[in-house]
Amino acid sequence: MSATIIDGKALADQLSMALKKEVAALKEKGTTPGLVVLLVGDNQASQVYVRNKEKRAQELGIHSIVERLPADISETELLERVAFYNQHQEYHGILVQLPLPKHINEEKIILAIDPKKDVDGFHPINMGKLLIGKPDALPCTPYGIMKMLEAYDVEIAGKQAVVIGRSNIVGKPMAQLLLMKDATVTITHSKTQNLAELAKTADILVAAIGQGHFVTKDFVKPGAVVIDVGMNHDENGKLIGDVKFDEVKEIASMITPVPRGVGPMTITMLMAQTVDHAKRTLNP
Ligand SMILES: Nc1nc2c(c(=O)[nH]1)N[C@@H](CN(C=O)c1ccc(C(=O)N[C@@H](CCC(=O)O)C(=O)O)cc1)CN2
Repeated sequence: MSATIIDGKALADQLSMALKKEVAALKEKGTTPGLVVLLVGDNQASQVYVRNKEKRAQELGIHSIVERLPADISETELLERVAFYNQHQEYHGILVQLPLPKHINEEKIILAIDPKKDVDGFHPINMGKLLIGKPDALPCTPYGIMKMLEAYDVEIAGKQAVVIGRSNIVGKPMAQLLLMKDATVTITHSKTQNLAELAKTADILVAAIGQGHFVTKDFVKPGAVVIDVGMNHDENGKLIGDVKFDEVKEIASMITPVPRGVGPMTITMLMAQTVDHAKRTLNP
């Protein structure tokens, strides 16, 4: 039997409706949630993602601006822009779109963001809070995935979860969030031996390795829930996930598509965290 498709787009739209009401209520109290996105250079994919963030913020009534900066901006100049927005009362959230050009140290930039305005959850203070089980702002992709699992009543406690990928923005926080819900979690990566065999033990399999169609049916236990974080392009330029959707959907119990799976939830969680940060200025 074919898997249930986890419709990230529909869930993101549903959560956004509730957020829109929260934004309206905050405005009545005199606070408009504000988000600034710093976009450096002309990475094509980043342009699309940032436009989508801008559009979604506008739909919800969030005051959002995108500051587009040249690819050759110096690290010092970018740090100055971050410092400027750290002080700016109008913006409750600051996001620096990644990846940054090679000459800029991403860690240094993330460290410069006021952790209270870090709507991406990437600041080491927020990462540390997550690691000790006292989360504050969360990385938006893993946060969105947890919301999807919750909305589709996926049991997590006591289940085997395998995360493929160990990035700071997806793999590691994903593993920690699953662990906090009492899953038994294995993180795997490009150097893992017998990866397919390990993946096949998973009740919940999260693919975030950044290689198109890497996960075939040989990686999947029948009945597993499969979450695809991948955003790759095939030889014809078509957007594809890390999972070979057509064959895996025949054995999984649930699966996220690409597009309209994890991506839209990432953006909605960003909006949710911007609204949360704005609320805190009312009740610090
Ligand atoms: N500062 C950040 N940078 C990056 C993040 C992040 O969370 N914070 N994540 C990714 C990119 N990303 C968000 O910025 C992102 C990627 C994809 C989508 C999305 O909605 N994808 C659509 C398809 C879009 C398309 O047609 O290309 C989908 O899956 O339906 C949203 C956000 C790296 N950088």
